[in-house]
Amino acid sequence: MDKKIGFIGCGNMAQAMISALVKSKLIESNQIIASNRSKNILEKMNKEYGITIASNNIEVAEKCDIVFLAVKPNLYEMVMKEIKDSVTKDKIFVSIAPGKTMEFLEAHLGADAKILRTMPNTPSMVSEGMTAICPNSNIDSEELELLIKLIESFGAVELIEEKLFDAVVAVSGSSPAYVFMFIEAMADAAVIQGMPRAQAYRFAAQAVLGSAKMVLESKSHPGELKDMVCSPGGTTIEAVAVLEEKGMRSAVIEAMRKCAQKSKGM
Ligand SMILES: NC(=O)C1=CN([C@@H]2O[C@H](COP(=O)(O)OP(=O)(O)OC[C@H]3O[C@@H](n4cnc5c(N)ncnc54)[C@H](O)[C@@H]3O)[C@@H](O)[C@H]2O)C=CC1
Ligand SMILES: O=C(O)[C@@H]1CCC=N1
Repeated sequence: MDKKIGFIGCGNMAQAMISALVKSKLIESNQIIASNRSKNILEKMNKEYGITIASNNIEVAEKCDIVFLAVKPNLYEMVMKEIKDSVTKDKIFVSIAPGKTMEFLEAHLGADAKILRTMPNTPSMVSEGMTAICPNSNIDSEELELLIKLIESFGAVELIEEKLFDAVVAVSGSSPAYVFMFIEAMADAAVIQGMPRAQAYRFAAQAVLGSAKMVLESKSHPGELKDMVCSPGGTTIEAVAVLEEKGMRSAVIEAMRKCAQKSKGM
């Protein structure tokens, strides 16, 4: 792929995507150009991955064919105003922010701008991300195919309707944080029982990884897979009963409702 890929903002999410892109060898690292308010991150990324450092956002927008807007949502308006004059008929802008609708993006980049709304997540760093995508009507099928190929370097990609974006933020964009909390809690419990912490993280994380692969590959209902672990009168059902009594499921549902609600208002 001979395109130049730009990142305006080079924080947690951009770094995860750049790491996956470079590892995928889909493009040369010097085809990646990034700008960032604090320059030390750029120097680190240049040293670690060989990406090109831009002196400002406009340079990224001018030089790149595909531009990821990777700043916080509250900065989108300012940044889009800054780069508006760099919009051309072939340049593609990729939003990764919650709450910034296609209508909002087109209002600032222009109705003719080629825009892809996405919701990635940080497991992209190890190429096991999940990215939801929604193109506007200015992106043709060939461009969409190229974008999917590029974003597949982060992990799985799924086309969704824009109306589901707030739900996707809750179930995918933000959900790695809930899983990290679960892994941390399981490891703490193992430490209480005397297991060295590093070992506890390995056991807890592998249990989550393996369980997730079972859901994805077996196509079985998660409840069925849970029942397969719960031997009658055994150990697992004791833990499951406490999790039900403490309201684990309703806590997750309420947390994600709040998350989606916040996304709507971003
Ligand atoms: N962190 C995550 O797991 C995910 C984040 N996102 C979205 O990605 C975007 C970036 O999020 P993070 O990477 O987590 O934030 P971050 O705060 O880690 O990175 C943002 C970067 O933008 C830089 N920045 C600030 N103002 C700037 C400007 N005017 N021009 C250029 N760079 C500027 C900051 O120095 C910072 O390095 C946000 O819209 C967020 O909602 C989406 C999915 C997942
Ligand atoms: O917490 C946030 O707002 C960002 C968007 C999804 C994950 N992190």
